[in-house]
Amino acid sequence: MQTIRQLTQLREAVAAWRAEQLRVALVPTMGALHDGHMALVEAARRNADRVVVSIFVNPRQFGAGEDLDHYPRREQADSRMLTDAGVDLLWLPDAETMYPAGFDSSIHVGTVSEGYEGANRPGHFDGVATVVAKLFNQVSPDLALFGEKDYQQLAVIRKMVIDLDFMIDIIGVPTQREDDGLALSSRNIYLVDEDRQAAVALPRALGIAARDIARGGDVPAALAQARETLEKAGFDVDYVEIVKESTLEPHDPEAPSRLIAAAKIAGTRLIDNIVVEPGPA
Ligand SMILES: Nc1ncnc2c1ncn2[C@@H]1O[C@H](COP(=O)(O)OP(=O)(O)OP(=O)(O)O)[C@@H](O)[C@H]1O
Ligand SMILES: CC(C)(CO)[C@@H](O)C(=O)[O-]
Ligand code: BAL
Repeated sequence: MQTIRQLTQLREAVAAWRAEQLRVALVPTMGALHDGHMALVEAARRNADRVVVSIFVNPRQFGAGEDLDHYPRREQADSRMLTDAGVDLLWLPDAETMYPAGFDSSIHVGTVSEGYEGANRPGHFDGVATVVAKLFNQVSPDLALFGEKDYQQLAVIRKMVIDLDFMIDIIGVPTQREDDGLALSSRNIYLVDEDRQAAVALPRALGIAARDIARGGDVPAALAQARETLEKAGFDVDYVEIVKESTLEPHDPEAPSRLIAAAKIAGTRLIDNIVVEPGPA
């Protein structure tokens, strides 16, 4: 695997692949890699001839008081994992390369970015959209892969790609979970034993609510029950909501739906989501 930190070298490497008409996939990450990221890499390898993974802890998507300074950074371990997984190129820009002095632009994706994560983390999706647009222009991949764990992020990127005419296929990869159901996340390492055990309430509460709703149960009651379960487990709940699949528009009982939630346990903010499978007719 090649590791590249300079934009000029990245352009040369990608241009050489283009000359051979190879199909290039990009997996954008913030590092501290786990099996969730590796599922994106595997999907990338299945769908492309060459795989680029970027690692950049993007300051512009962190709000004041968030965990930018503590966010786990593990360059060597990440590099070994990516080499073992057959990744071709690791793109490791620094903050100066991404945001040189005088950088003064931002991408705002409309309605889909404004509720839920957008409302709880003001400016977050502007930071995500801006850095992802830059990564798209730097690597010019044929496809890019994102996890369903960050469900709203996936919807925001899809909308940006449509609205701004990026010629890039966006592939969403299902959420990878621990054996007890907790979604893999770089932030799980913040959880000490007791909080880690309590955290399983998040996927469980969503699973129970999704089953209730799929069987025709009362939607507000199911959401309230999930919220109560989370609070009893020690979570401070930001939101538990039901939305239309893919677009996150307001819930429509006739359309496929998804439950989305964000909650903090012992100061660690976790997000999760689950599909509401249509019940028997
Ligand atoms: N459990 C998972 N299953 C599938 N994809 C995932 C999972 N966790 C992260 N991803 C995806 O990996 C990509 C990079 O995510 P990121 O580096 O922020 O990791 P993360 O574990 O989500 O970290 P964080 O703790 O910041 O949420 C994103 O597209 C994200 O959706
Ligand atoms: C897409 C992303 C790499 C942009 O910084 C980040 O939001 C993430 O890791 O999900
Ligand atoms: N995986 C989303 C990145 C973030 O929380 O900033």
